[in-house]
Amino acid sequence: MASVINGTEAAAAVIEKVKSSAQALEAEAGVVTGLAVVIVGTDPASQAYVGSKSKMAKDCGFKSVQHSLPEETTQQELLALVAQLNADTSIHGILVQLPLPKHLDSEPVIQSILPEKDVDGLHVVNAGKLATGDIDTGLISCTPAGALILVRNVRGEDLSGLSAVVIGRSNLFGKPMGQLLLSRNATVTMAHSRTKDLAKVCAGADILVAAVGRPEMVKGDWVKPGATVIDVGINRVAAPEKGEGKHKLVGDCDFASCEPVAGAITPVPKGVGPMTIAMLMANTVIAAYRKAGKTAPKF
Ligand SMILES: Nc1nc(=O)c2c([nH]1)NC[C@@H]1CN(c3ccc(C(=O)N[C@@H](CCC(=O)O)C(=O)O)cc3)C=[N+]21
Repeated sequence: MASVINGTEAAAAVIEKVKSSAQALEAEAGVVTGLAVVIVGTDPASQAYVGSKSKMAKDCGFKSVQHSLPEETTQQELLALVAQLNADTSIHGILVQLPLPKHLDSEPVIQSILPEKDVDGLHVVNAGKLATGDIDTGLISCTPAGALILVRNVRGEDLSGLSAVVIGRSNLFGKPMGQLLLSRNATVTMAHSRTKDLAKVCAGADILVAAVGRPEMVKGDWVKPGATVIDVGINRVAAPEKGEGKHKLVGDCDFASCEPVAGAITPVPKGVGPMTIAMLMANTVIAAYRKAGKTAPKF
């Protein structure tokens, strides 16, 4: 039986540190940490995430601004808003909610954010710093940064001698997660949709991280006994047992079969999800400290 990792509790601990750091920065340097969240269009799930990010920012004592742009916003208009936020000295972090509507090209938008304000860690400068082993001067993508804290809480700071398998190779999660685990000395395998014998590869993992986007794909017999299982998937699926037309959230791991085998496992919801928002706040206060020329807190 695995211990179930409490992501809500771990996120609350991060948020407490963010709050006290933001307070100290305001007291010592007169700087109020500022976060701008940009959302284009009306996707209800995206609206909900953005709302909770803005609310959390306020709870942390930040200046929090939300820019909700209409679906028909042009590439040029979006780039102009980012340029305005880049120039705004009261804003330390800029997050453009993804995915953008289909007629917009997200890559030039992300790359137009100043690297020091890129709290999503997606700018090539930040991605490149992480890839070259500099984990101290850039900004690291929120979900992998949060997932690593959960791993450290279970396995400690040094992962020497442990094998880690990350399923998924996206720029937003899989690649930075693999690099973070490597920075802690784990032996890392990056698996993906073309990997042969995925179940067998996973079965060797002391740390198994699933970010495939397929509901409950990872089964208990893929899990090494005692492994730390981090489930990054958030899939909304039909839940007829809760009533007609009802839905529930499930991860990329089949919790029922993985939990008895794993040593520790994150649930969905209340696992990695809350850590993502907490690390967004952490990155924003880190950016504000650096802008003020002060040593940033470590998380
Ligand atoms: N530029 C950008 N950066 C992102 O980091 C980003 C994004 N775009 N677009 C959308 C995804 C999604 N995302 C989540 C954050 C928190 C929860 C979260 O807290 N989930 C709760 C459950 C929420 C629910 O009930 O729906 C949980 O897992 O317990 C989920 C998903 C950040 N994203």
